[in-house]
Amino acid sequence: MNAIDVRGLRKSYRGTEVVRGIDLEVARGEVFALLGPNGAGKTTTTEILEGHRRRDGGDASVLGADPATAGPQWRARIGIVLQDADDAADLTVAEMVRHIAGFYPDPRPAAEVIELVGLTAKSKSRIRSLSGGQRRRLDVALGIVGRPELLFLDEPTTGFDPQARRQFWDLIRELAAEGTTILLTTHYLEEAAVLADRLAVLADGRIVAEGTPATLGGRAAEAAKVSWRDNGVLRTEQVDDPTELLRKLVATDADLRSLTVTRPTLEDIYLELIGGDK
Ligand SMILES: Nc1ncnc2c1ncn2[C@@H]1O[C@H](COP(=O)(O)OP(=O)(O)OP(=O)(O)O)[C@@H](O)[C@H]1O
Repeated sequence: MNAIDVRGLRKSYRGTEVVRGIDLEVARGEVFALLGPNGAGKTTTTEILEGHRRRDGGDASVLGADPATAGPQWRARIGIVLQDADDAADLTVAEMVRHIAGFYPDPRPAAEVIELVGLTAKSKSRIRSLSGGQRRRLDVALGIVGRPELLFLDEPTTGFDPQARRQFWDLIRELAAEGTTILLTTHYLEEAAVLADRLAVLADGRIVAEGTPATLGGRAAEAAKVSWRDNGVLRTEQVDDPTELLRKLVATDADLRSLTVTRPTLEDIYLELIGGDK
């Protein structure tokens, strides 16, 4: 059974349909990324799957239950990191993590979670004194303290510095290695490319492309661009498979110190896919 199974999902706000028939399957243990421009419907879709929002149409099964009617036992099996979590600003980091841990049957020890998100030095600090990035780390800690089978991460690394982002990626890989299923929304294409087994691009309430980071939107089939210098002159060729050209170049006395072979990045493909909406 898949962790998430969605068919024909629909949602309108005041007569305007913002989720317009989405099908989605996320296998157990998979890291799945939802990409798409602002307003595409990512958060709405995620909130429906978390049981925080009612859908207007379609079927949804999350960990085998309908999120619209599932109860507290189901809720204890999922973890949620919201875009804007509510504050309990007077508590310390450790108090807050312990407080949330109390809602779960088999939580991780608070100190372990705080260490995992790199907040040990801030453990006794009040939440209101945290920086934006530290606050997000705390949100992640609260999302994982209950050892969720399925973790929802809505733009989890917004405001992270580059080092914190990389530490967070390591944490996600650890959770994935432990078997946690993860549904991630992000605006960082590199993040999706690094973390996701599969991803889908949403635009205007519909899925416009789905695949792996390597194949999305026909990426693997795009021509490779080979560049090198020939007697000081920059030469470039587009080829499907660069192997033969490279053999030929090696056999000549071309200067290959500046050789590059590139394909469109995930970001190039993404921008092409959502081009109509920009
Ligand atoms: N509570 C609401 N009431 C009315 N309209 C809403 C509500 N929440 C979202 N919308 C609208 O629904 C559309 C989809 O919003 P949603 O937050 O799902 O997009 P998103 O893809 O998550 O965007 P972002 O990348 O900016 O977070 C937007 O046009 C938004 O204005």
